[in-house]
Order: sequence, then structure tokens, then C-alpha cells
Amino acid sequence: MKRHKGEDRQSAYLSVLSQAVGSHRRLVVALAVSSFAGALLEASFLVLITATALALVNGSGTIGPFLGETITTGAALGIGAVALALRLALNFASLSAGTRLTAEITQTERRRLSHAYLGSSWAVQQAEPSGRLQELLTSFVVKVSWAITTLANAVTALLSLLAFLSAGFIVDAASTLAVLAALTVVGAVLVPIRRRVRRRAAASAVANLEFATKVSELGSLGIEMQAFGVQQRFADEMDRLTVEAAVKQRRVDFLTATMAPAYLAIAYSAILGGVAVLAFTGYKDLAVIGGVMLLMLRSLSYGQQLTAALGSLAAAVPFLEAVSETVAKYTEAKASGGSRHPGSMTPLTATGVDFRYPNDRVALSDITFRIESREAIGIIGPSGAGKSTLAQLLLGLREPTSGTLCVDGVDMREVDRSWWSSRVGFVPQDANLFTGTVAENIRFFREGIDDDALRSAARRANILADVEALPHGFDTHLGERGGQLSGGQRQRLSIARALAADPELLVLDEPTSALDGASEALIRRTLSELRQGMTVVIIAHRMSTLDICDRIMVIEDGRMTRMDSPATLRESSDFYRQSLAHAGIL
Ligand SMILES: Nc1ncnc2c1ncn2[C@@H]1O[C@H](COP(=O)(O)OP(=O)(O)OP(=O)(O)O)[C@@H](O)[C@H]1O
Repeated sequence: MKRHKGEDRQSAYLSVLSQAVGSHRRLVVALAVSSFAGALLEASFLVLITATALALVNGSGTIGPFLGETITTGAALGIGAVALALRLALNFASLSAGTRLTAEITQTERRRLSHAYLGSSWAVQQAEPSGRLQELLTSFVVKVSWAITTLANAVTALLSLLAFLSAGFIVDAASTLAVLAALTVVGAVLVPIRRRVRRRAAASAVANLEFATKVSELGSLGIEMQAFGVQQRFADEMDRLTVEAAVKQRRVDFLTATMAPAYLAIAYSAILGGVAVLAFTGYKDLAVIGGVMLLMLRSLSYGQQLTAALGSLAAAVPFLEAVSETVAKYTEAKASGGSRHPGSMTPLTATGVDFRYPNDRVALSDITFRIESREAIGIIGPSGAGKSTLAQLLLGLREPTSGTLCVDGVDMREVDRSWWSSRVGFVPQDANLFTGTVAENIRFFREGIDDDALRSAARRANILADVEALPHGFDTHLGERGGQLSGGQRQRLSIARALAADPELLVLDEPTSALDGASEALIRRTLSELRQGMTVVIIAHRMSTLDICDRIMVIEDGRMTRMDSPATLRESSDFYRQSLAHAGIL
């Protein structure tokens, strides 16, 4: 059977919701049951108390019959008092279940999102717009927990309504049926409004994410913003995005809020109709009329709660959907890797390797090479030639689009990722330091790096003297992102981090780009000492850094045009000669 598009959407929402409720089902049920029982008690209390009051007015000592039993007014008052006490206890139980539910959902959704992100591939993490994950983890998760608590409230309101209607049937079936019919009409009238709320909320969720991305981007442009004096432009842009997000949110809020007055208008019309019927039929049983009126009013108020809860749910579901879609995207793009442990880190061979980015930009074509143990390989080439992309392939962060990359004869795709990363050191173009001590920054969350290994790594990276000059040495707390260090110091700290776990393969992506001549010379000396004990791959624009290399790979426009010793390249590669000439070496 052909399904309506709206139905598919509806079932998608329901499946996202039921997935999110998942392990919290127990609490949702506890919340619903305690609220339902509370509502039943309240309904019984109202029926008893109305009937008792009328009996007292009429001078009668009994009320009923209820379910075939008559009750004395004294017993009815006693039962009423017990019902009230029980209702209070159940109220507290629902409150406790509700607050626990919110806290648990916040935790599970945050864990689900952060674990999925951390387990996803570098390609997905790198493509993620900045600030998006933070926004999802904070305001989106709060809305998700709110959505599920709202769902529990909706279930509660629905069950309570059913409890009241059941009580109503006992008192007077015909009037209760009329109330039920009125409620069904109201529910149907509000369906299109709820659909609209959902559509508007989806637009609002998108605006929120765009806003978060912009805020994050603007935040990272701080120094340029000040230097170029464009703060006002930034403020204008922020204002524009703030207004856009606020307008979209207001539209959702307005539409959600219209549901209450719309509901009330229709509900009161139904009451008006009911009373008109009574007037018309001349029905006069005061006890029944009083009881039915009370139940009807209370039922309508539960109906109102149900409407409000469903409206809020419609507004929150797009946020839940965004979180679930993101988790699915991260999980689908899990960092790949096998379970094999090659006998050695070398030879490292590439055979006909191509790499294409998702935007179809071909970054590498037909790359073939073989790197032997303890070789020092330099990689040079014009900007944008594909050098960093190749480094990411060597680190196992990206997979070739075609061709193979092998470690001691084993395809990299089959190699155990943790085995590989524990044997590879990496120094990126920009040193990324975090708020923490010098020691923590060098250890970088890895276990088994003792104080001696720290000192040795710092010495080999030529940063030991700088660290010892700090007020608390290795225990000195660095500012956010290592803000109190110079660019060169940050780069050398990043080299110490790469060396701390004694890697067998060291990949350096322009390690000396931020260093002065003297520091660069020291790093060069360090590298020439290091290469005695490990295989080194260095991408460098500074030709002097490549002095220590046995062979140099020249990459031009994604292709490997040469891979030879420096002496041979002087003869065979125009690019190499030009680079030496620019560096004043030739
Ligand atoms: N994440 C990405 N998505 C799409 N294209 C990319 C991405 N990263 C790099 N590229 C493109 O791939 C090509 C190779 O980039 P790569 O960073 O590897 O060059 P590079 O030789 O390291 O450059 P540079 O020396 O300037 O750092 C470039 O054209 C670049 O625009």
C-alpha cells in the first residue's frame, strides 16, 4: 500500500522517539503509572465529595450506589481523606521519576553523541562544521531530554484523561460519551497546527546550528578581527544571525502557544452545548449533573495538558531528530581498521594510490613508492600539491580511494588502528596544545610515559631548557591552547609529544615552519640523531630541514614526479633545483 509522505514522516518521528526513550522505558512507565493512579484517586475524590456535599444538603446519610454499593457520608469523608494523602504521595513519586528521567536522558544522549563522534573517522570529524558538536551536546541535548519528559507528560495526561472518562462512565455514560466526542473533535482540529509547529521547529533547529557554527568561527578569528579593526562587521553579522534564530524560535513559540486558546475555545463550546442539551431535555438529577460537570471540567483540563504536551513535543522532536541523525552519521563513518599486527612497520609501500576528497577534488593520483626501515624521506612540492593528504594516508587517517598502502605486506585497511597509532609519532603543521600542564601536553592522554621519558622527549625536541625555565617546570600550567608559549616553543612541545612514546615511524608535516633559524638548526640536529633509530617522513617547505633525508619525494599536482637522493634530484628535478635556488642553497 502506498504510504502518505506525512505518515512516513510520522513513523520516522515515532521511531526516533522510541529509540531515544530506549533504556529509559522503566522510568517513563513509572512516571505514567504513578500519574495515572494519582488521577484515578483524584477522580474518585471529586465524585465522592460532590455526592457527599449533595447528600448533606438533602439531609441523607448515605451516597451512591457506586458499583452497586452505598456508602455512609462519614465513610465517604474518610475515604476522601485517604485518597488525598495517597494522591500527594503519588505526586512526589511522579516528580522524582520525572526529574530522574530528565537527568538520565541528558547523560545518555551526551554519551551517545560524544562516543559516536570520537569513534568516527577523521574524514567525518574534519568535515564537521565548527561549533556544531558543542551545540548538539548542549542546547540540543537539553531539548531532547525535555522532549522525552514531555512525552512522559503526554502519556500521563492521556492516561489521566482515560481515568476521568472511566469514572465519568460509571456516573453517567451518555454525558461522558458527549465529552469524549468533543475531545476527539478538538484533537483533530489541532493536528494541522502541530504539523506546522514541527516544520517551524525544524527550521529553528537549523538556524540554531548555523548560529553556533558562526559563533565558533568568529571566536577563532580573534586576533585578525582586532588587527584589521573589523569588530563592528562581526557585531553586525552576529546581530543578523541572532535575529534570524530568534525570529524562527518566536514563530515556533507563537504557534505552540496558540494551541491552548484554540483548545479552550472549542472545549468551552462543547460545555456550552452540553448545558444546552440539559436545558432542552429538562434533566434534573443534581448529583449526577454536579458530578459530570466536575469530571468534564477536569477531563478538559487534562485534555489541555495533553494538547500542550503534544505541541511541545512537536516543537522538540526536530532537535531530537538532529541528534539521532548525527549519531547515525558518526556511527556509519566509524574509523575503519582491522585486527592484524604486521611483523614490522616497514617496508611501507604505496601502489597506484589515488585519493579523492568528497567534493571530488583529486588530491593524489597514482602514487607508488617503497620506504625502508630507518630511512629518512623528505616530501616536497608546491602548495596544494597533496603533501598533507599523503601524510594523512600514512597516518591511517584516510584510506586511498583506489590502490593500496601496505605495511610489511599487510594492507593498511586490515591493520589494527591502535597497534599502528601506538607506533607512529606525528607533528602537525599547527601545534595543538590544550589547557593543562606541560607534562600533560607531552603525554597527551597516553599511559606508560614516565617522567624520564618526558625529559628525554623534551631534550630531544630541544625544549627542555625552555621547560626548566618555567616557574614549575613540567608542572607549569599552560593557558588555554598553550597561549603563553611562543609559536616556536609550541612547535617543539608538539615534537616532544610525538617523541614521548618512542615511535618507530615519525611523520612531520612542516615541523620547522614556525621556528627561527637557530631553533630550526637544532631541530635538524635532533632529526638527524633520531633517524638513526626510526623511520622518518618529513614534509617541509624549508629546504634546509631536508638535509638529513636519504631520499626526497617530489609531489606536483597530486602526482609523484620524482623520488631520489638529494644529489640525484639536483640533476633530475626542476622543482627541487628551483626550491634550492629560492632557499639560497644553490
Ligand atoms: N578536507 C578537504 N576537502 C576537500 N579538498 C581538500 C581538503 N583538504 C585538502 N584539499 C585539497 O586537496 C589538495 C591537496 O591538499 P594538501 O593539503 O594535501 O596540499 P599540501 O601539498 O599539503 O599543501 P600545503 O603545502 O599548502 O600545505 C588541495 O587542492 C586542497 O585544496
